[in-house]
Amino acid sequence: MLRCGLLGETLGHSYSPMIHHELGEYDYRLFEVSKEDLDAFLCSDRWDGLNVTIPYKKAVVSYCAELSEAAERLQSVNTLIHRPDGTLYGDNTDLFGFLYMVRRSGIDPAGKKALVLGSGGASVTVKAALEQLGADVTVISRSGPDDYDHLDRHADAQIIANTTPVGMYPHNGAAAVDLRRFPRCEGVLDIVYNPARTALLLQAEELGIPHAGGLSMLVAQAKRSSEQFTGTVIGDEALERVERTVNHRLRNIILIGMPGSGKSAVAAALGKALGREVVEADELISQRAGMSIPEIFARSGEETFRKLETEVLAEQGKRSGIILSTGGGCVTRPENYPLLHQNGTIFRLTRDLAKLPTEGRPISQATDLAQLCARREPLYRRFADGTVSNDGALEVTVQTIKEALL
Ligand SMILES: Nc1ncnc2c1ncn2[C@@H]1O[C@H](COP(=O)(O)OP(=O)(O)OP(=O)(O)O)[C@@H](O)[C@H]1O
Ligand SMILES: O=C(O)C1=C[C@@H](O)[C@@H](O)[C@H](O)C1
Ligand SMILES: [Mg+2]
Repeated sequence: MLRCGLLGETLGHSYSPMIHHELGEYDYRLFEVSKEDLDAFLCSDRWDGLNVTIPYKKAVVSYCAELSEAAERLQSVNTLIHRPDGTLYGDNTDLFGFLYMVRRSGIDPAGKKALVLGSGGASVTVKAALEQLGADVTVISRSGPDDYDHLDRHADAQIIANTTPVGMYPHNGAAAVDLRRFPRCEGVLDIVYNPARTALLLQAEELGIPHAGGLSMLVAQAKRSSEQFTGTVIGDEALERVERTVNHRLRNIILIGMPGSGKSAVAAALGKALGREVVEADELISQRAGMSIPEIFARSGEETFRKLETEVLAEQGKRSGIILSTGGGCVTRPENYPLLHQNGTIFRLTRDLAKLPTEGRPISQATDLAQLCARREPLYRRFADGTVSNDGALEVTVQTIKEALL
């Protein structure tokens, strides 16, 4: 079996093993190697093919007996092949990956003014790709004339490409720039892939600007690398298939709906059917407060409950692959939407009002359910990616959600 893997310093975040598992029949491991051990590792025969990531893409260049044209030009290697004669060949498949990401996004940089945020390793590749596609590129970095304090000079930018780690897990929610400063912006590209929708992309979505995240780039660069590991060409149709598979596996499934509409029951059944972890937001809130939900309402009031709820949703929303059963009122706070939406597909459950239990549910007891439902209806609709009736058997609801995920 070919021994491949990803070389870097800290790799816990990487989706590469999952992607390569979908692409080919070889062993793919994470090689976390410190700077002191890099030389010994590269010269060892512990591997046949590698992807290289931060902070080693430049450091490995000097080890290569031969470089591809792209690796030579960018002086950055993300694919290393151990050749039979013992020498190393280096390629840069990130360039192909980013070009694919742009193509797939439908955003056309030709003849447009583009800002590349960040001047680290990935910036060079993204700049080269955008220039290859005909854009006029300015790199924004933390120092120099085009820094973040002088963005007004570039208010006419039409394409924004983020290559910084701002907003990347676990620092979700941050964005390198506020897109409202670029009224002519018509395309936003963020190479970060975790979360699926960074704060920058969520803002682009809100402003109606076409946008794309980094997963398609990650999959495309992996495909190109995989072809070189094995010497076998992989059809382009694999790109969308693998992206879909990874997306499907990592996406959170979020359930919202009226108190008692069945979120907890459906989440538990769905968790069993899909073999996924189920998280009950209310349980975490009550653990955090050290008392039950009715007690929080009685002692500290709804405001305190909502604040705790937002904290819990911020923590859970940035996770991947979970099923999250929320409290019925989470939609009353607009700031909860990006927390749930960044990595999740949000399903709203509906159930006959007459069937909704009110026991242990302070809001349902204090209000007329029909009025509550009328008030909440537009809020649920605003949050939901899809609405699923839970009026039939639980299994039917579960099946409907499973099908909607495909
Ligand atoms: N499809 C269904 N068929 C029969 N009973 C159901 C169905 N869905 C939910 N129930 C029942 O309805 C009750 C309320 O469901 P559940 O506690 O899951 O709602 P919830 O939306 O999580 O409520 P809350 O907002 O208070 O957390 C439970 O007794 C549950 O077993
Ligand atoms: O996070 C990852 O798994 C990777 C990121 C990029 O640096 C890629 O160039 C690398 O091949 C894999
Ligand atoms: Mg519940």
